[in-house]
Amino acid sequence: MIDPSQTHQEIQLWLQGIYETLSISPDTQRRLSQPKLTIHTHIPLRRDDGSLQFFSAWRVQYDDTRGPTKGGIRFHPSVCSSGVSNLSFWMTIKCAVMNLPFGGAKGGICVDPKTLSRLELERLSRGYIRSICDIIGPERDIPAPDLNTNPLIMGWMADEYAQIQRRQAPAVITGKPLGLGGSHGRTSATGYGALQVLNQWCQRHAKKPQQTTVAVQGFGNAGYYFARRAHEMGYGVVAISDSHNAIYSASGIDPQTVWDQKQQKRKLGESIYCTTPVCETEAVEVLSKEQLLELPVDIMVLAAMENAITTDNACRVKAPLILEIANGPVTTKAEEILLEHGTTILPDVLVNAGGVTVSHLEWVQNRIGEYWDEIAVEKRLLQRMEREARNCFELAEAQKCTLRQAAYMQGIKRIAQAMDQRGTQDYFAM
Ligand SMILES: NC(=O)C1=CN([C@@H]2O[C@H](COP(=O)(O)OP(=O)(O)OC[C@H]3O[C@@H](n4cnc5c(N)ncnc54)[C@H](O)[C@@H]3O)[C@@H](O)[C@H]2O)C=CC1
Ligand SMILES: O=C(O)CCC(=O)C(=O)O
Repeated sequence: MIDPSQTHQEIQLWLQGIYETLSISPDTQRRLSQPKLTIHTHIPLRRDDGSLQFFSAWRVQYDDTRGPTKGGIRFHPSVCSSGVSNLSFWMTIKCAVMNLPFGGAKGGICVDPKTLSRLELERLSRGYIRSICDIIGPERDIPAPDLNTNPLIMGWMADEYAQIQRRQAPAVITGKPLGLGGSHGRTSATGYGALQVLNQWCQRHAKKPQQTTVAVQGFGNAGYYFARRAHEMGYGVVAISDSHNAIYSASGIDPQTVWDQKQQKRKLGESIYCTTPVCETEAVEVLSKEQLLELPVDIMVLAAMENAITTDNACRVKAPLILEIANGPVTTKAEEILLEHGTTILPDVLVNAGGVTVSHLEWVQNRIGEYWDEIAVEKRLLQRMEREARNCFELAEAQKCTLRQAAYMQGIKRIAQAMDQRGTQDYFAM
């Protein structure tokens, strides 16, 4: 569940400093203090055994000043109204930090997808689209994958929308399978984008990948692609965790081997590592997922969920650099403790923006009806990540502020400008 310290009020209070520095008008502050549209629905699902069950679900459109709202859909038992609302606010900031022509949204269903059969999962995914179809669309609100959702689910959702509308509308959802108008490079985009930000930071601080040790919390879509390429580039990935366990090896771990074993439904840390070691020189140690966060590594990568680091464990975090791939993995209060200890945090709204950046490229390709190869997509992704990361780093140096403050300044300045340019009408969500 959402840590009580990560409430909406807490985030709004933190924002006051940014608003003061940028002289943001009271009107704009008020517009940014609550979502424009929240839908809470209960989706009926006929289970395979014939019983009927209802699942709570949300779609929150936070702000659409800069364009149609954009943001993923997550399936998780912790999904709740305030959590989805926070996530939709962060999407608004993230799209502006990256200068994408989108506002921010987020959605989710309160469900543990592992308890559903494949057909039940498909029926629930289609039911979700039936509940929100009136408020989404290629020029209105464009969902995408997030925690526990993937191209297969996006394909079902896009198909359901097309059936309801009785026309093809691939640009309504991004992160689709390639055969249904998906883009090359979307699945790996979040991990590769995050690595691009880390590479930029290392270059500016004269740090070589080979001189670093890295722990990765969360080994799903984002964590895997990050870890695999980081390992290929010479970063020393020494620890990986998932929702069950963590594994650690001082001499390094090959993320691809761990991934291959996970695909065979083996949990991290199961005895398989004794017979098929993921590193050759030393046995892999099994730790708890909590212990991973306290390892004395150079870089702690948070790629699981929000609230990984709270006031409960912040003072035990030893890594001097945190890379936030998850959304909101460090609470506002925990950040204060980390900053006192001199920790540098590369913030989520910049670091994990690779996903929505390639989602934007998918939306563009769908709209122009022309498709680019993997090299072209990755080039555009890395260029945008590099440009906006450099802007944030330079702003942080000029303002002598944290990288999170710099990223928010970059995003909020663009949103505020667009709000001013719209005029003083009491406009509302379309
Ligand atoms: N997939 C995407 O394109 C984007 C994802 N993100 C964020 O990145 C994070 C991860 O997303 P995905 O990789 O797509 O999800 P995923 O569902 O593919 O993977 C999540 C991983 O986290 C692990 N996990 C869950 N709780 C954990 C815990 N307490 N300790 C360690 N591991 C834990 C799971 O076992 C799984 O390996 C989420 O916060 C998501 O919002 C952000 C931007 C884009
Ligand atoms: O790809 C997208 O549109 C949104 C991805 C997302 O939900 C996120 O960045 O948190």
